Amino acid sequence: MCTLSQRLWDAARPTYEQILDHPFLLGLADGSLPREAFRYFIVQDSHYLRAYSRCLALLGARSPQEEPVRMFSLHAANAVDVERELHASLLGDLQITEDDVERTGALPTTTAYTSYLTAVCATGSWAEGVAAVLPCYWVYREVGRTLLERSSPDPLYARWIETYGSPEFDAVVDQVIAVTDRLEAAAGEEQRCLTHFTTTTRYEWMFWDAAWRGLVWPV
Ligand SMILES: Cc1ncc(C[n+]2csc(CCO)c2C)c(N)n1
Repeated sequence: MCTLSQRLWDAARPTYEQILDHPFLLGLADGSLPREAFRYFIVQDSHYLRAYSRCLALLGARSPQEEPVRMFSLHAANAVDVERELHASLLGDLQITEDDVERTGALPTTTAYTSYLTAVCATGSWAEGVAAVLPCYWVYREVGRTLLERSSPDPLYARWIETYGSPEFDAVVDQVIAVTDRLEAAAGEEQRCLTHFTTTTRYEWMFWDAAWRGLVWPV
């Protein structure tokens, strides 16, 4: 029988394939993505990362073994540091201030995605939490790798792509996949893991789609 991570990935593969075809990512790679869509994405990603780092910290605290405590705590700190740095430089280049980020707030898809992640990491089983956060790593690695091959004529977009297409990020993702493959999920729990993994993969698609469409609160 194949590994749990492989079963999760297989379940989400049709969604992942649609991610690669999304006009936001096609535009990122060929440089045609409107600045406004990228700006929307970076502002929302700042809000996303605030919640995501807390989810990783929660998973670290809830781990039954010692090694994942260390791993998720480091990743939580990294999500705050590295991404903050990336955002600080990108926010500057895009002429976005901290004030713009605060004023815009978390828009509908960001709110829905981070609420889902937080709920699963706080109240689901530990295995469910790991399955819910895994697409954030894995989808970004695959997208980073694919886009790196296509590259981008826009230096700003190229910089973003290089972060997730890097060998350092590759090693980080391998660690989380290894933790996933050591999970011992019973049949019912595995089904919930599959649901979380496919749901957060869908949210990854929706996150880019919201930026592409410029989705805002309807009321
Ligand atoms: C919507 C959205 N999804 C995933 C990531 C990628 N990501 C953010 S933090 C982290 C792990 C630790 O650094 C990863 C893989 C993102 N930036 N934005």
